[in-house]
Amino acid sequence: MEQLEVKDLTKRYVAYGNVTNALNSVSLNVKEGEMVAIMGPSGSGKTTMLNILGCLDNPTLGEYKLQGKSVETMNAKELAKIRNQSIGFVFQQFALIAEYSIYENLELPLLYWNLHNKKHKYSKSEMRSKIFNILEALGIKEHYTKYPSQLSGGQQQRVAIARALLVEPDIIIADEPTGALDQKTGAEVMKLLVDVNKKGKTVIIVTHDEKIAAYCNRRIDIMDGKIQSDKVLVNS
Ligand SMILES: Nc1ncnc2c1ncn2[C@@H]1O[C@H](COP(=O)(O)OP(=O)(O)OP(=O)(O)O)[C@@H](O)[C@H]1O
Repeated sequence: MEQLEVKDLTKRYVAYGNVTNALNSVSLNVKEGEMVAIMGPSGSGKTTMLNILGCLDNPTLGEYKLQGKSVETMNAKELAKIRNQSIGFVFQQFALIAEYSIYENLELPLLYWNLHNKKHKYSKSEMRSKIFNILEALGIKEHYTKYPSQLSGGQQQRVAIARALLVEPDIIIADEPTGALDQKTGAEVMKLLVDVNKKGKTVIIVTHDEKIAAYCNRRIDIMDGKIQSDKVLVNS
């Protein structure tokens, strides 16, 4: 099934009299369970694309359908629900809240879930077991009382991945997830994302790094806001 459908998407920025077409009539579909790398030089439109795919921004023109539903027709409440429940975000700089412990950082998406979900609300004890299960799975359980600054970059990114996975979203969107990490730690983080993908989640990653793209099974190259190539990758 097509999970994401993008048709003739254009994003135009107007700043100080300059017009930039960050995306220029881009079309692409992503199926459930794909692992896609979006590559391209600086300024080519990768982040703009991720922001639209993640429903963090709107296109100027064109259509974006998520799980069969046009994003344009969704109201603010529906969009907030999608960002909380259908999509997990992972960023280059981890985006953890410095004043919150690891446990509190992980509690947040579940608290948001409770705000947005009428059918099922997590109790404190359900939250606790979900948080500890995921911390254990990602090998960072012993750090739950610490603050982000007390962890290494790789550990912080694991927490960020745990946070993205907690509400079991269908899609993980990652913007340069290994950009702030050394090569070895970056490879460990990528292996985690491959595992997540093997469990059936769609993973979309923006990266500059060929080695990171090689973990994916599809590679889309963007240049000047247009898709230059879209290839299936055969990997082990
Ligand atoms: N808010 C904005 N206002 C004006 N122009 C913008 C804005 N955001 C992005 N742009 C422009 O749109 C183009 C695409 O930017 P985008 O951030 O999507 O590129 P990118 O491929 O992610 O780059 P990088 O790899 O450096 O992060 C660039 O020319 C950029 O200057």
